[in-house]
Parts: sequence; C-alpha cells; structure tokens
Amino acid sequence: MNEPYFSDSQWESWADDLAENNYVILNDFLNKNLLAKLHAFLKTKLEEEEFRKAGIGSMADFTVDRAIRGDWIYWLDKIRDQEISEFYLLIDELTAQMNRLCYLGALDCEFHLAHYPKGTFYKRHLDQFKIRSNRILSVIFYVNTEWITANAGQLRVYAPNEAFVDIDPLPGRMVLLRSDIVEHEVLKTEASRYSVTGWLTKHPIGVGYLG
Ligand SMILES: O=C(O)CCC(=O)C(=O)O
Ligand SMILES: [Fe+2]
Repeated sequence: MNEPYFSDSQWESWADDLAENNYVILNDFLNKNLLAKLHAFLKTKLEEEEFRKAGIGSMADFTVDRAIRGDWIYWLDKIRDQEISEFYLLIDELTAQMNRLCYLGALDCEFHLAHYPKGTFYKRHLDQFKIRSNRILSVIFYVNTEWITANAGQLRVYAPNEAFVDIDPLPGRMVLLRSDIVEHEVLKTEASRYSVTGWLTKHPIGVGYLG
C-alpha cells in the first residue's frame, strides 16, 4: 500500500466544500515533484506533436469549433503513460475518497493534457454531453510552472444565480466541480496555459456510453 497523499480529515473538509458549493478549489494539491513531472511530460508530448485539436460533443456528436474552444489535447492512458504513474495513484486516492465521502459511485476516469495557446478560450459549457451523461465529477489540474494574473485565462465558475468566481490557473492548483450542473468557461489566455483535465465517470470508459 502506498502512503496516502492527504489525511482523511483533509479529504472530509474538501468534500464538505464540494457538497456545499458544487465546486472546490484545492491549492498546492500537486506537490512540486509531481507538478514538475506532469509539466515535463506535457512538454515532451507537445514537442512530439502528439496534441490534437479539441472538439465538442462525443461520438456522432463530435465537432471542432474554434469559436467555442481553442485548446489542443492529448488523451492519457494509464497503462501506456507509465512516466506519470504517480499521477494515477493520486487519482485513485481522489476516487476512493470521493466515493467514500460523497457517495459518488465513480467506477472509472478519463484524463487528457490540455494546451491553450495564447489567444484561446473555452466558452461557457457543462461537461456532460447531450448523449453521454457518464461524467460525474470534473477534475482540473494546472501544470504551468509559473503563472501571473496578467496572463488572464481564468476558469470562470458560475453559480445558479449567475454570480461567478474567476479562478487563476495557478501551478499545482486543482479544481473539482460537479459535471452535471456547474457551468464554467475558460477566459481568453494571454500566455500558453497547460493543464490536466479529466472526469470521474459512472461507467467504465468504453462501456455504457448512453448511461
Ligand atoms: O482548464 C480549465 O480550467 C477548464 C477546462 C474545461 O472546462 C474542459 O476541458 O471541459
Ligand atoms: Fe469544462
């Protein structure tokens, strides 16, 4: 057994915040070592030109529309991407704790690296697709090694009354939000913005798409 990254009481306090607001911000969630590892891995994949233009929707619904989102992504694979196996240990801990504390019933996850080049954004949206409501919890890690507010590129999270909070994509920060109800957008970034984004899902990936 690996040592847990965080204590049960720490997880309980985050789960309380999530239950109350439907989103939670966790600063310095990635330690320096893991942040550096993810950043380096992302840079390698960028250099190898492994990123693809991100689209919207899934399967038959899938389209690429730069007026909606301008990021480039690289889908991760837990088995293939052994260089970042430590990241998946952290995701296992997150999933177990969320299932324990929030009765999430998550059975699987899917993650991609994301690069928003200068001048790109992702318009307001919900993470659940129309024909595939498999995603329960959205999980976003910011993996730039430095970030200044003048870079913009904030994650804007909307409350049901249209109030919103703007969240800087600070190194090591993680944001959790409920995929089914929390609308959000990425404001136009003035610098290359790197992240790892994913979802805890109800069904194993590749099965039960219509769940
Ligand atoms: O990078 C972010 O802050 C959010 C990304 C996002 O909303 C998405 O990929 O669905
Ligand atoms: Fe999103």
